[in-house]
Amino acid sequence: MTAQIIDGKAFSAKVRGQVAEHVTRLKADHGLTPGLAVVLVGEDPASQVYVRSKGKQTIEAGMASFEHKLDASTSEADLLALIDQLNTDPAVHGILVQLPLPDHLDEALVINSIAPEKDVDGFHISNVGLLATGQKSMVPCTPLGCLMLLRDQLGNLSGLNAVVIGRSNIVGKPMAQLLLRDSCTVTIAHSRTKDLAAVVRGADIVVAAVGRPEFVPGDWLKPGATVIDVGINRLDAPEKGEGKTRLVGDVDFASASEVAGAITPVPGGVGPMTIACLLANTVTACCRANGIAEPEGLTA
Ligand SMILES: NC(=O)C1=CN([C@@H]2O[C@H](COP(=O)(O)OP(=O)(O)OC[C@H]3O[C@@H](n4cnc5c(N)ncnc54)[C@H](OP(=O)(O)O)[C@@H]3O)[C@@H](O)[C@H]2O)C=CC1
Ligand SMILES: Nc1nc(=O)c2c([nH]1)NC[C@@H]1CN(c3ccc(C(=O)N[C@@H](CCC(=O)O)C(=O)O)cc3)C=[N+]21
Repeated sequence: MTAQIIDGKAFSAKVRGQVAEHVTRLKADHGLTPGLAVVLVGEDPASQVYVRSKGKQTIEAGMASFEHKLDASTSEADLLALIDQLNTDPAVHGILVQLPLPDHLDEALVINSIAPEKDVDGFHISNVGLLATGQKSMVPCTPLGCLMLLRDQLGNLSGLNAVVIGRSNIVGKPMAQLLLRDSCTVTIAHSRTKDLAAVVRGADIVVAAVGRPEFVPGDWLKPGATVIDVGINRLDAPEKGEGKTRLVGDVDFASASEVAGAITPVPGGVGPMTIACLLANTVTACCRANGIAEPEGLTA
């Protein structure tokens, strides 16, 4: 079997198009321009690439982009003061603090200082609790993007066996919550899971968020399974020239695409969906802040 390729790049363009339409309407009908503030502490090159790409796509969707680049040695007090300022700025509807933060900064403290209604990452403890209890919240972008792809691919997810590999607060746990809400039977696997191959073999849906290049081989998969590869791993690629690199996921694409029914590629799968969902969340936050009916189809 050769798997169908789930085109996250094309799907994300569709989502961004919908976002842009809502932005046009918010401007015309309400005089509002949704604004997204992105805070980057330090000079991690990968983070800089993402932040640049977020800023570009924010502007392309007609929204306002505010970028705050702080020195790696920025004190916690200074960072918290900036967040406080963004929390009260009416032009800012969404705030994203790029993770990971330098070691001297308390990640939980920083994230929980963002106003929950502006927390477009959905990482604030209030949003985590709201999602877990089935209430309206901001939903983390990467899991939301994965869910959109799965619903588009499979329609109703009810009763399907889903295995999420990884239990991080930013991907694995919220992904499991969303799948549970769509009535999947959810297993969360992690580094202590026994016989992961057997666990994965029972899954109709596999979401891999492990952070290990090409970790899941095709022979772990149930034939026909739908595979969502969240992993972003940069490997050296001397065959492409000196100093060149290539991106690979957490799934061994070559062998997995022989067994799976459908699979997301890396790049061009989940990554672009993450940014599209960030823009969608910013529009949602802008609507909620102004008592305007929020767009359907852009939230989970
Ligand atoms: N496409 C996108 O938009 C995004 C992509 N990513 C990518 O997704 C991947 C995961 O990110 P993130 O969740 O932040 O990563 P973390 O490092 O926070 O979590 C990785 C998880 O994988 C588990 N794990 C590690 N080794 C194994 C193993 N041998 N067997 C089973 N489970 C294992 C860990 O288990 P344990 O808890 O036991 O240690 C942990 O729960 C990365 O490649 C990251 O770059 C992340 C965010 C967004
Ligand atoms: N507060 C916070 N929120 C995040 O959502 C967040 C974060 N911190 N820290 C880092 C991770 C990672 N992440 C990605 C976003 C887009 C792509 C993406 O667009 N990837 C392209 C390729 C990009 C490339 O070529 O490097 C693709 O997969 O096609 C990847 C990864 C968001 N993250």
